[in-house]
Amino acid sequence: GFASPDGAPAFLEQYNSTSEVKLFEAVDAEWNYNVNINDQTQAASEAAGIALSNFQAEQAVGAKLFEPSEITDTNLRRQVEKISVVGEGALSDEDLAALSKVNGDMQTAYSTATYNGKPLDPDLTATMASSRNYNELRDTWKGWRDASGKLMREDFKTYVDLQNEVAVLNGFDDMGAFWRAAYETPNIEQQFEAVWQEMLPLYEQLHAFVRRRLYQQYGDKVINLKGPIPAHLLGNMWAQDWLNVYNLVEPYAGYTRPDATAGLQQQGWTAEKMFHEADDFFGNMGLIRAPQAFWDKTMFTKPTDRDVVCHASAWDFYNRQDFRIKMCTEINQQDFVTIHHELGHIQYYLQYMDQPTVFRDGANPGFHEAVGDTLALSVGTLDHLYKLDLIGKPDENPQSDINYLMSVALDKIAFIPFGYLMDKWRWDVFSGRSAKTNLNQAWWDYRVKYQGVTPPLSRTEEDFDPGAKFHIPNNVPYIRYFVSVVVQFQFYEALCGASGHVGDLYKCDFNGSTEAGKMFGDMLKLGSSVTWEDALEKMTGTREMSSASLVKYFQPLLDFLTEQNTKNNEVIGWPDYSWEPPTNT
Ligand SMILES: O=C(CCC(O)(O)[C@H](Cc1ccccc1)NC(=O)c1ccccc1)N[C@@H](Cc1ccccc1)C(=O)O
Ligand SMILES: [Zn+2]
Repeated sequence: GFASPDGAPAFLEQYNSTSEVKLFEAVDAEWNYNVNINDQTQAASEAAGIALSNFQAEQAVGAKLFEPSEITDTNLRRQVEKISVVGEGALSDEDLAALSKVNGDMQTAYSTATYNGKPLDPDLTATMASSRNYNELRDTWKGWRDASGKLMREDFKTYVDLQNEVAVLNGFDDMGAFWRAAYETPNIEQQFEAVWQEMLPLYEQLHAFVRRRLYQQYGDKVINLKGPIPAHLLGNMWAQDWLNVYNLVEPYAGYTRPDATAGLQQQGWTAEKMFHEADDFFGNMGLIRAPQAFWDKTMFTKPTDRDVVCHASAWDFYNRQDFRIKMCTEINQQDFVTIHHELGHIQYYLQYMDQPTVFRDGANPGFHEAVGDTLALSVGTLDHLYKLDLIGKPDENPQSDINYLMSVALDKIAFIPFGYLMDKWRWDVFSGRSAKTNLNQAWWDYRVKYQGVTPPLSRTEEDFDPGAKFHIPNNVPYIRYFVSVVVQFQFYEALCGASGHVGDLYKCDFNGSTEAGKMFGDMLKLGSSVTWEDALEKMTGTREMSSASLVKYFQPLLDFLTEQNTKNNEVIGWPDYSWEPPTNT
């Protein structure tokens, strides 16, 4: 027999008050580990995580006493259904301890790895961004993978088995299915594939244009104009965005260079100033400014006296007053954009903080990733960077506009296949579609197929290259960033409309528009109390992820790329897909 639905409000009331305390304790212990990595803080964080998992498992038992269909209030019913999800606490104590330990060990291994005594942040990242020496880039690329991913291969296999055990105990086929359930959309994988196919032509044109410029820079021994691009030449450790090779691919030399890094450094901007400037952008739209506790407790820069997790993140302490960012900020445009990304998470926290705790989440994980990036599209416009005195007065001509669109494409378009393949690879590992004896080969098959990049050195199953990317050892799903690239242009177009913008979409700066701020805030307040389709419709009028806004934004660049590639008789794509660069250069 089920508990009477009349008991649901009391059950939810006790859940909300106790869960705030339990969540705070777990988040606080995890924060203390992230900002001070050692055996004690790692163990304390694992223990607090286990306690939270056990709390959620107990509460799920209580929630399951209700028959959801008997709860007529759909908001209450949705809360009960979310609390009914047991999660990791479904594991035996022994298996839960093992999963916590293997996660903790992989996280620590990643965040403390060094090559030649240098950490990823900021040293190896800076080398991959600025070096134009083929062999130096290759050695750094290999050195990081030997120091990070390679050492985690066996732990990762243990992680996969335990994660799948959690999934099965929660009624899913495997952990990939459990992760995808966050979207509450039955055919979500087909939707992902559909938007990927829509954006592929744009990616292929950019890939061909960039390959030609790298051919001119590095020569025909290491670049095949019909093949994939060596993965270490794109300015980023994972070739996931190509912003740092802008200078090699600039369409029109001598016109406005859309890069604020020089301005930030010459004007002596500090990390705090970058954060305050970004917070002002949210505030000037009528969105919520970060509270005092944020400024008191945030970690703005990398400490010199201890190990920390440098990969940026934004934290909700679930007490409606303590929200923090942890970031090893460098003074450059990419970090200025990342600050907006992280403050976007904080904005979502602030907007939904009065929701019941189970609704303090993005409408889907991609929405959470899209908030800050949507505003950053406005901040990064030439007019806005000029307003901030970070670049000179931009030229009003098509050449400068193409230069600008190229810089945005090197960030957003280049990213799309990487955002897609990271979880396609993991879904295949969880489902067993790719065998544990074939992890690295399966990874590179997708890297060639979707991204058109190839390793600078031959790889074996002794390597474990996925482990060299933060989200794999840190158990963070990734398709959220693919979703974010798509929906952030839908959000941007909607906010531009609300702000009264007319003319080219890519020139829209909705800075100061309280109409845009209200449109955004009204959607963010909902948290996960409604489905993402409902939230999207509220803001944009459509219930579907659609690449139409992105394609519309980049249309002038697509025309330019198609014209250039046709003129150069470029081969579009990488039909010589099995070509590999020589390893003895
Ligand atoms: O990983 C990040 C930014 C970090 C974060 O803000 O997404 C962070 C990742 C994280 C860290 C620790 C535990 C879990 C997730 N996510 C958050 O801080 C977060 C996640 C969900 C809700 C609220 C905050 N960006 C991705 C993709 C990306 C996004 C945007 C621009 C460039 C690149 C990357 O760097 O590969
Ligand atoms: Zn994020």
